[in-house]
Amino acid sequence: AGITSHAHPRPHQALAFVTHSLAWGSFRAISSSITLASASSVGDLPTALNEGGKGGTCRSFSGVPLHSDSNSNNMVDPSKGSDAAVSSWRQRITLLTQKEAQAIDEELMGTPGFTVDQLMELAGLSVASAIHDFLAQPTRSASILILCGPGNNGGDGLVAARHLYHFGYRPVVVYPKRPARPLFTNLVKQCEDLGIHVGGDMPEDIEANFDCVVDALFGFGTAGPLRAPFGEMMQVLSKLTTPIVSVDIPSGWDVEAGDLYGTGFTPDALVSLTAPKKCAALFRGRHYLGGRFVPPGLQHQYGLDALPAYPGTCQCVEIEGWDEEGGDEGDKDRDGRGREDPKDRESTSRGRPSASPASALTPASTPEFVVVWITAPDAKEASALAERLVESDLAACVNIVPRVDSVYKWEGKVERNGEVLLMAKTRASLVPELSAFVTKHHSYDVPETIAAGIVGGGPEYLKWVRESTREPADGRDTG
Ligand SMILES: NC(=O)C1=CN([C@@H]2O[C@H](COP(=O)(O)OP(=O)(O)OC[C@H]3O[C@@H](n4cnc5c(N)ncnc54)[C@H](OP(=O)(O)O)[C@@H]3O)[C@@H](O)[C@H]2O)[C@@H](O)CC1
Ligand SMILES: [K+]
Repeated sequence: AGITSHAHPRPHQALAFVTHSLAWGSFRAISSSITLASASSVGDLPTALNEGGKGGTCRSFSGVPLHSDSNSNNMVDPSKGSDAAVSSWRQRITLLTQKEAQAIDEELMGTPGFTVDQLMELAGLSVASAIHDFLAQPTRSASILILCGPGNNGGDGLVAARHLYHFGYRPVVVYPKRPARPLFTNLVKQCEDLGIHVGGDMPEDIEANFDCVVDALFGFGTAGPLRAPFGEMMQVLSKLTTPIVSVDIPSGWDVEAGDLYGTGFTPDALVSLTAPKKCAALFRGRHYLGGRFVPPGLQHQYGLDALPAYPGTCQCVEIEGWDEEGGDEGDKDRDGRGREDPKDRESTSRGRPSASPASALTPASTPEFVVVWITAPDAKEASALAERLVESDLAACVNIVPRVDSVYKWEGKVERNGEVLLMAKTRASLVPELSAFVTKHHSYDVPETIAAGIVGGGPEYLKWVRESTREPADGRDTG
């Protein structure tokens, strides 16, 4: 490659080749919440990372409410996708009481004539899709422990186990109390035919052996504190650090009042089916909506018109911003019924790391900003490059670390060089231009430029980064 004036061309050359895939790949990996409006901008993702967004799997979406009177087929108008909707979801969405959730279930099986098998199949598929999105695992080889309860919530778990197997994951099911009805015995048989282990006891050392736990123990049919053996299972769950996804209701919680019996259980993600129940107001974490089977008439009848629309062929949709605090109105339903005292909410919501205070962090649901690392041979060149980047509005700010030691292998030998590190804060959309600019002005023929996505930061600071940088030359902007 005819690299001049520098001792170690190879590592930089190799890095430069992967710069694009690293940069764009990491955006998808860190952020599964690309809005539909910006989806076209990730069209050049490596296939393995991008495939999750295509073909009916779930994508996070901060989208538009679905109005049942729009004779909509639930398809989204991308031009209407707006982040403005995000913070007000909790405010706008009607949260169902236990009675309402049960009534909708009955109505679905009444006039539209759905069978429970049909609904459960779609519910379980939604759950599996949401778990795939939640895990954001490009390899999809994660082990998933699925805990199934004695009712239909447990049935959703069994269906999800089957779909997760077909998605390429490794599910294991724990199903301590199995109803003798054919619906459930068939679901178990379908799992076992695929080689999915369906046992009765909690496995040992869950944290070491599983990447994710699915809580499909109890849904909207729960009443009172959980009886054995489920109370004990919840104690185990409450202490796990493994990410937990709850189906429809965090098990052990009261459908309306939340963690009424003090289980201390706080799942990391919740997949509400049909519509969130009242207890969802007390949940903080990633919140998905699934169960794409409610006809517009029923939706309207139960005041569910403000639910987000399912994008494209997705079986679930993420209701973004659910874990944001400061929703003064957020825990009310639209009719103002059954409001909680915010103090109660404070004591019940246990705040996992995902629940960042909005005042300190702006969760970057799309990777609008990045830090680009650039190495330079000496302080003089680093300083000149930093100034050029800022002058040309390709970076808002560049920090210069005066000395880093770079260790690499060159012609079979381990080498070590002192270098200067630049850390440029900029828009993700400017990475290709910044990279080309650095290459043009750098003394290495193939300098290192590696971008890492920023997942949060002070709102004012990030605003300043946006204002201090320019639009990309071709007008494309992932922000
Ligand atoms: N339209 C939709 O949205 C759809 C929803 N679907 C799904 O169905 C779920 C609701 O299902 P569900 O009605 O079967 O209730 P669920 O909570 O799973 O279990 C009830 C079981 O638990 C038991 N039990 C109760 N309390 C207990 C306690 N304290 N301690 C111990 N056990 C207790 C109770 O026993 P029982 O008290 O009656 O003896 C009964 O056996 C819903 O959340 C969603 O996931 C989809 O499948 C289809 C479409
Ligand atoms: K559950």
